[in-house]
Amino acid sequence: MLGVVLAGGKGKRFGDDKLFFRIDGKPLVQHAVERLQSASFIDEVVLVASPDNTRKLRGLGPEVIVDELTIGPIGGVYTALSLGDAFVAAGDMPMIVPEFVDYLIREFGRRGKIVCVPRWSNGYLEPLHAAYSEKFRDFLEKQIKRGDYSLNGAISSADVHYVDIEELPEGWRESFFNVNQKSDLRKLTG
Ligand SMILES: Nc1nc2c(ncn2[C@@H]2O[C@H](COP(=O)(O)OP(=O)(O)OP(=O)(O)O)[C@@H](O)[C@H]2O)c(=O)[nH]1
Ligand SMILES: [Mg+2]
Repeated sequence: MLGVVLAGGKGKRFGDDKLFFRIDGKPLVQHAVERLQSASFIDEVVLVASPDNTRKLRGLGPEVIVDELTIGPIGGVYTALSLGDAFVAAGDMPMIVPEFVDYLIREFGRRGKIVCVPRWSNGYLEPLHAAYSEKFRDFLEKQIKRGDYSLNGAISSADVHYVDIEELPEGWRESFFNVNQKSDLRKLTG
């Protein structure tokens, strides 16, 4: 399956160079790319970037697709699905667990639903760590045209397979960790 790393955010909470902030000698976004590349069921990884980020990201290696919408993650997923089915992750997730990605891709294939998304017991979803069918793109398009940019809303209205996080190995939860502000970096080195 195609792996997609979203790299089109504003990084308002962190500062605009969030995805290029170096951790262990590598830009933050490179960690996400490499973690996805390590998953057995990921064939190729591409970056879906805002027009602003495109030029800088091209130096990293993976193909860069431009997200012309820049309306938030929903636009990134919409752009990604023009390439086919995809596992989508955020570029600010440096601790993605490849084994967990493989698990979700396997469940996506087995269940045959248009989205396979992790869910916490309080109902909170992890849509930037999920597998999507290209068929989900029509849902997104309709919703975006209505001016509704909620990715969670689109998922909730579709025929989805939810993976209950609390039933999985506890060690997989760090996969969702994402860097939103400078203080989050402390959790990485600790
Ligand atoms: N392609 C694309 N990716 C996006 C867009 N908005 C957010 N992202 C990405 O989605 C992921 C999650 O973003 P967040 O951490 O919620 O937000 P952010 O915009 O990076 O940062 P804040 O401005 O602080 O909220 C990151 O990898 C972003 O680069 C968008 O409009 N297009
Ligand atoms: Mg984030």
